[in-house]
Amino acid sequence: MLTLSNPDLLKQRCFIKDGWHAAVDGTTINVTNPFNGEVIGTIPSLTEQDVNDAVAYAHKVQKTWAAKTAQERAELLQKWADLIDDNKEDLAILMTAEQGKPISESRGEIGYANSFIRWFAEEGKRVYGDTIPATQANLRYVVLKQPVGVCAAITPWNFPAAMITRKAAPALAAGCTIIIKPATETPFSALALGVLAEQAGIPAGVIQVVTGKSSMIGDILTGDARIQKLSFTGSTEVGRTLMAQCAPTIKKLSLELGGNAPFIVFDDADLEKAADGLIASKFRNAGQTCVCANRVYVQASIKDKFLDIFVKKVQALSVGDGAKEGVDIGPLINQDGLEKVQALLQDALDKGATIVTGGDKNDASALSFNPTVITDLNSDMDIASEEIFGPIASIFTFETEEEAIQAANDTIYGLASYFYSRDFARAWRVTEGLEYGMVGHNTGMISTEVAPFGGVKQSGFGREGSKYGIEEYVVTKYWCSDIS
Ligand SMILES: NC(=O)C1=CN([C@@H]2O[C@H](COP(=O)(O)OP(=O)(O)OC[C@H]3O[C@@H](n4cnc5c(N)ncnc54)[C@H](OP(=O)(O)O)[C@@H]3O)[C@@H](O)[C@H]2O)C=CC1
Ligand SMILES: O=C(O)CCCC(=O)O
Repeated sequence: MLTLSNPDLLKQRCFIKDGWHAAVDGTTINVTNPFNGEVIGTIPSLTEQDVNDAVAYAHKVQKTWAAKTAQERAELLQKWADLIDDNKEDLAILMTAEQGKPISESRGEIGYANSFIRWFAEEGKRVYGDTIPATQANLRYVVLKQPVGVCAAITPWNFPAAMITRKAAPALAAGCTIIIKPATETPFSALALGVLAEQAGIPAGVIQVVTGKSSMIGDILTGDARIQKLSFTGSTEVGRTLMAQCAPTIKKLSLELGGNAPFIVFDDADLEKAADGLIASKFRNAGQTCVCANRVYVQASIKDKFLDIFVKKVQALSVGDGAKEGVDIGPLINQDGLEKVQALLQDALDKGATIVTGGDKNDASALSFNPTVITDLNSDMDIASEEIFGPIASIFTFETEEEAIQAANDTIYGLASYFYSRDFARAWRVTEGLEYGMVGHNTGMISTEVAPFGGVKQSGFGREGSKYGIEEYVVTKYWCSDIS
């Protein structure tokens, strides 16, 4: 039973049109706690009519929202952020209940989510245009930046709040309206953010949250020509489908898709620091992040020493109910997630891998898996090419810098990458050689609202956060004026 200081935050209606609505046909979906399987509540399974109405509403109010000054929009966004701060503990409790992550991580995520709102509230005031020296005396060239229009966001379950605000805040700051479809596993965090947006005075229809059958909602959000932009975070497979669906209406797109992050430890690294960085990168959210270290490459000469340090730290991690203080690793999100982890491990074992620690389920719950370290790996194993999305650290070895870079780049993905080295010249060579959108050097934690988050290759395109993040929600208009 979920106990919140502010029970209004658990909304079992969608935030559409002028307020809170059930599906017109009354259909609902249960949302369960992945740790104990208990039903937390229900959400509407909206009909096509409901979703079409939401699109019409977002379209209707967009021009009025865009007509506000950036300062006015910023004040509303800052009020929203203040309310999120006021309700931080409840939002964290709600997140852990529906997602399973440790409560300390949920608290951290609420702070992280809010940092995007505060950042973009200010960044909206700096959407500068340009003047360009003309090529004729009678002409003037001006570049205007305008909101892209009505936007849609489809978000995953691994960061139920931050993936919403990372898209909604720049959209709203730029003068766009947005319709958000959160993951069906974790809709309550998104709906609670809607409650607080409404309380902050953000006008009806500027931000809407729809829930229900993803393919139907996706069809409408990608197919409707009134929607000018889609931002998606999730699997590469679904990203490909959505990109194709957006083609007929030529939408602006941001895709933040799967990753297969290499984590390289060179022989000149501070091994204690590298082991801490790997724990942080690998086991955050039970390994269910797109920037989690997926393949660890350790230089052969230091493998045993590094493993000694790292494995002790792994064995100290506690698995359990994320709602309990002190738990490091909560359950996996669902049965599919658990089976994927088990299948990847089994494939590696069948092909010769060795378990150093873990490798089995944990009794804490049906979806709990022990933090695991495996060695004796090769590139033929599925675990080398697929996103694990679970608490398994796969340790590969390498001899030379060139070999490490080549192995790290041998993937269709290109989101986050990490390496540890104290050699300055090597740091430049490796950073330039890694085919990734983000590189962490001597750190396993790279995410912040002030820096551009995003990938290359089949990890997608577009950047979130930072001054680049708002560019995704504006279009450039060139004005050529003859003043003669
Ligand atoms: N880049 C990242 O951060 C993430 C990567 N992943 C990767 O994907 C794997 C599978 O996870 P999964 O949850 O299935 O990820 P998905 O890509 O299926 O889900 C992400 C979001 O897309 C929605 N969605 C799914 N299918 C469609 C569709 N046809 N049209 C519109 N929206 C759709 C989902 O809705 P609904 O919840 O209703 O299905 C959810 O909101 C993970 O194991 C991991 O490897 C997963 C999540 C995040
Ligand atoms: O895993 C993801 O989908 C988002 C990455 C979280 C982060 O911002 O670090």
